[in-house]
Amino acid sequence: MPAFAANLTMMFTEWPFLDRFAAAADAGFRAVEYLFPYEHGPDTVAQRLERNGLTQALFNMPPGDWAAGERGLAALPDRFDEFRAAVARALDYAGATGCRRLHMMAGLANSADPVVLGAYRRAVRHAGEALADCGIDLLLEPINGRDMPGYFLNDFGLAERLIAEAGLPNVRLQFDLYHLQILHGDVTMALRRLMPLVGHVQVASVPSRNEPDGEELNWPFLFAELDRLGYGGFVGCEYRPRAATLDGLGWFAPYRAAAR
Ligand SMILES: O=C(O)C(=O)[C@@H](O)CO
Ligand SMILES: [Mg+2]
Repeated sequence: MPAFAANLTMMFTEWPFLDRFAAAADAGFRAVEYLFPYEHGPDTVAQRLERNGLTQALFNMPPGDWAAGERGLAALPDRFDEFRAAVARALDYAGATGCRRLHMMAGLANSADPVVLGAYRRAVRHAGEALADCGIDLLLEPINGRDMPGYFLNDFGLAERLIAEAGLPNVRLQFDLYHLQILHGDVTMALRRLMPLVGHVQVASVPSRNEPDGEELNWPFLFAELDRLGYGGFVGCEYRPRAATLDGLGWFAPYRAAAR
């Protein structure tokens, strides 16, 4: 039975951020993820987790100036010093919250440019080694170009090659089924082939990025497939509810009952 993590950036937005932890726990989730915790101190976030009996599944390293449109620093050749500071900051939060996985956003850059590719490889090595020292996995996530035009890591094959090249056991694939289906299709076969690399899974309906309960993909089959493949990590619910978050949790009911 998959271990679902509520994504508190997209779900439970009816509540202020710090109150989403209790809302997710009350709805039956045992784990959470979100894009960024940095508006709140690490201890404040850790308290919310502990108070609500939640595990922190994942969050992202600081991405540069998000409001100005930046989407990560790793592939930006002139930003390495800032990137290093971002890794250190993320590790502070991971230490406080007990989080074992960090997603490194690549940034908007052309992956065909050798200078950009070199910067990204350097970032993977630096972050991979720094996180390994703390027993934390570094996650690389391909993101489709419709949602994030110009994003460096927009191909699962490229991610696979970069992970193989890094040769570090803690550098792993963040397999977001929503992005995979938009980029390549053939989700089940990709899951079967890439499972040895997968460190985190995320889900949302395609193409609407709503509850995983219909549209292009057969969700009960895919959740069972994760079990058949022996996936023991978290499944992040990175979707925008169609209406109120609680009203859209029908898909979760069979899994919630089993999780208790
Ligand atoms: O967009 C996604 O998909 C993510 O997982 C985010 O962490 C990156 O924006
Ligand atoms: Mg994702």
